[in-house]
Amino acid sequence: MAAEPGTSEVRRQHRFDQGSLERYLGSHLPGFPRQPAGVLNVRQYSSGQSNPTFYLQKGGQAFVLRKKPHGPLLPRAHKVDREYRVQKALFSAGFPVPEPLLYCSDVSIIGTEFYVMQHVQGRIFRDLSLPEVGPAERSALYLAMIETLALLHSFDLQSLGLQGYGRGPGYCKRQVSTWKKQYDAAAHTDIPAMNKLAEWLANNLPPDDNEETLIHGDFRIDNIIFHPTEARVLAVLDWELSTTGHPLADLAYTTQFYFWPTSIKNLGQGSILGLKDTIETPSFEELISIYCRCRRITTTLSNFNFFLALSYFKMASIAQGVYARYLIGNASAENSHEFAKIVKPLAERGLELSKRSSFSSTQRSVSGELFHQSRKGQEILLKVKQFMKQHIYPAEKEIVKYYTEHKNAEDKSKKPPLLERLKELAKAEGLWNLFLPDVSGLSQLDYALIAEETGRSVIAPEVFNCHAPDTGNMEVLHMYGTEEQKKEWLEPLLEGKISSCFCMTEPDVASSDATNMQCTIERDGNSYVINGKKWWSSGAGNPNCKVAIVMGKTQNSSASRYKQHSMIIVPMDTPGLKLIRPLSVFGYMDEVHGGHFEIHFNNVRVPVSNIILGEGRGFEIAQGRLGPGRIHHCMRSLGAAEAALEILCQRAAQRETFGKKLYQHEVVAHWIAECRLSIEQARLLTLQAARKIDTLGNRRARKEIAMTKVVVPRTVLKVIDCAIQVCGGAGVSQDFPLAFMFVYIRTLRLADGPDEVHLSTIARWELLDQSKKLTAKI
Ligand SMILES: Cc1cc2nc3c(=O)[nH]c(=O)nc-3n(C[C@H](O)[C@H](O)[C@H](O)COP(=O)(O)OP(=O)(O)OC[C@H]3O[C@@H](n4cnc5c(N)ncnc54)[C@H](O)[C@@H]3O)c2cc1C
Repeated sequence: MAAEPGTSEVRRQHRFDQGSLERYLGSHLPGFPRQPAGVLNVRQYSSGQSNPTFYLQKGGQAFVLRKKPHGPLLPRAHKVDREYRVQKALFSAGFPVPEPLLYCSDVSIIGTEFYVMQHVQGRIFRDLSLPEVGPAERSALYLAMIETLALLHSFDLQSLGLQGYGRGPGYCKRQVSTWKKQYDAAAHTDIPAMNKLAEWLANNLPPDDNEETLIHGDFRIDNIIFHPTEARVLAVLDWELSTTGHPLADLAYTTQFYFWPTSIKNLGQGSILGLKDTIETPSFEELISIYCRCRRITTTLSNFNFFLALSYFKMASIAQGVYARYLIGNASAENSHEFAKIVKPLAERGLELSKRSSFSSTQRSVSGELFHQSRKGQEILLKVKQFMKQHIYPAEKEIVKYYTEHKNAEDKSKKPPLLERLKELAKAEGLWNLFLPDVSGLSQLDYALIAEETGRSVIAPEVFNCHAPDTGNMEVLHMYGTEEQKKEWLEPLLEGKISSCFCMTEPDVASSDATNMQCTIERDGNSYVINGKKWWSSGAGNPNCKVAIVMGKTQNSSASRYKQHSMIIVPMDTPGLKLIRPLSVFGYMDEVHGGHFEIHFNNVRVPVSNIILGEGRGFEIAQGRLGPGRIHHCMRSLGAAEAALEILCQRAAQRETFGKKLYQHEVVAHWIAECRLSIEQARLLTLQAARKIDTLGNRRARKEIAMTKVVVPRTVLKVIDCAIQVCGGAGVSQDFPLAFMFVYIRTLRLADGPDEVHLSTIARWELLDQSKKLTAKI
């Protein structure tokens, strides 16, 4: 038979009954050739120190078998059943792993448990410097590796069906203790650096040690099969150490070779572990930056020294274990005796790395150099992401269920208690009122990326007190309110004690031209008296809604069209204010957002001190209110688009029609690509608008704001529509959030002004810009 590269004859200590295996596979593995009998060829892979791995060939078909080693084993190690389980889940989700074909727990067949997987034909690079390829290809291969790692870390455990796969929060703590125990069990001499490193790690555990992401545990380039000619990952191998835990542990392990001690060289026939200085590879910073960008996380990586130190500790402990197995004649590689020499230098390097304080990547902004996110912005974004994972996603279903169950009940006036608890928690963590630059210290650009994150969940904006219409109303009071108005209304809004609504649109006139507004605000002595009808007042059904900001005409018909209207504060319990009816949105009552109400004002009297900024200043305030608010809406919507695309891809990787996975149908693959293109373009436009607000102010960013307001809802609708299509009937059902998302985003093409009005604004500004260019030329 043609020798499989990297294999040799089966080593004496790993031999098993090949006839028994052949008979078993013949009757249990579909497609395994039964005839002729007795011709199964078995060879052993030389690399790998743990579970012996074999190449099987019969009748032109090739498979790979992995089994437990014989003899006494370290506790919790060599669990081939777990490897099989995780590969199965990942393969179904479309992640590149060899297809697992069969697991056998019957030790009578070959003496231990084993599993068989598809044999993947491709390239494995044993020397991490990849000397056999040119610099461009080397970079591309490294890039493909790190993108694959980021992809692995982006999976949701539940959708993989891997709940309970790991051992819960506290991964880093357990790692330190596990590798310490394994080292102690295998140690034959005392190495003080190992003990010191173990102590440092135990005393410097990262504060976010509750992360539960699927991690590989041994992710490095020589555990990857690349396409024979392309820089593409075909399969990630060796899932023995996979579990759930902190993803940065994997990242540190994958990149630790950048810091490899020069005293440790090639280890015989095993992998070449250090990078050669003379060969160009992408820099450590580049890889980190790409990883962070793929995962859309901050590039600051404040605790990375811990994870690198942990990696070296783990390597040292593994090396000691390999040597211990060699001493009892049970190591799977031939060069196992050399591993004793590397334990000390590895531990010393780990100690050195523990002292380094910063590992930021070169590219500081999540979206590259173009849009610089401040350090504070990055930190808060990271905290928000963690909060979402830890508290919001798990609570989402229960809170939405509460709204559904209470929509017709007597106690409709109560907010879900769990929502109130989450708000308290977010406030305590300082994740509160992030939308208001003067309060949060964040720029619009910083907040834009945070708003996107919160937009992935329907309940998140309210949990962080960053939800419309309260945000817009708080902005108005903050920018234009008097000290008394701020004390009475802004403070409780900022504290989240009350909520509010905004009343501009009217049922009887086309309100996209707000100068049509008929509601009157007339001065009468020390009061203003309000008469008129409003509708689409969002949030008015919220039990905490205590105040409305109402826009109406202050009867000065001699003034210009844009100076006749004013805004005024109206407490919701003022006599004459009546909630007439809630309006449905595509049949939904939208309780989550406090409903949308028609409200009538019948001789509603409030003190003159309730006017905001002064008579005739309504349009001026509206401009200031809606500028940043629109960007926040758009960014939140992009979060919804990301969530929809995630659902689309997961579904496309799970379901099959006409003999192939949905994503393998080209039309679906193209939808996926088109969605990604559109989201990226829309995000760039949104960030551009946010930056312009930061640098030039709301007024001069008007054109970009209007462009964003048109582009983003259209884009997001398209993505959600594709996701619905891929999900089939399920996509429009209550089992998926897509139908609700579609409805909500569709309204954004009307709310805050319909597309057509914004398009007219864009055209006007464009013509003005062009005319300026023309004048400059003349
Ligand atoms: C879910 C939801 C929540 C909302 N929340 C609020 C809120 O909290 N407070 C509030 O005051 N309002 C709110 N609105 C109202 C929203 O802002 C208005 O619906 C919107 O401004 C359009 O006004 P209109 O409905 O009167 O449409 P109209 O003014 O009657 O316009 C109808 C259509 O005419 C077309 N049109 C208008 N102008 C032009 C033009 N110049 N060129 C070409 N075509 C044009 C557009 O296609 C437009 O959709 C909300 C609306 C929805 C759906």
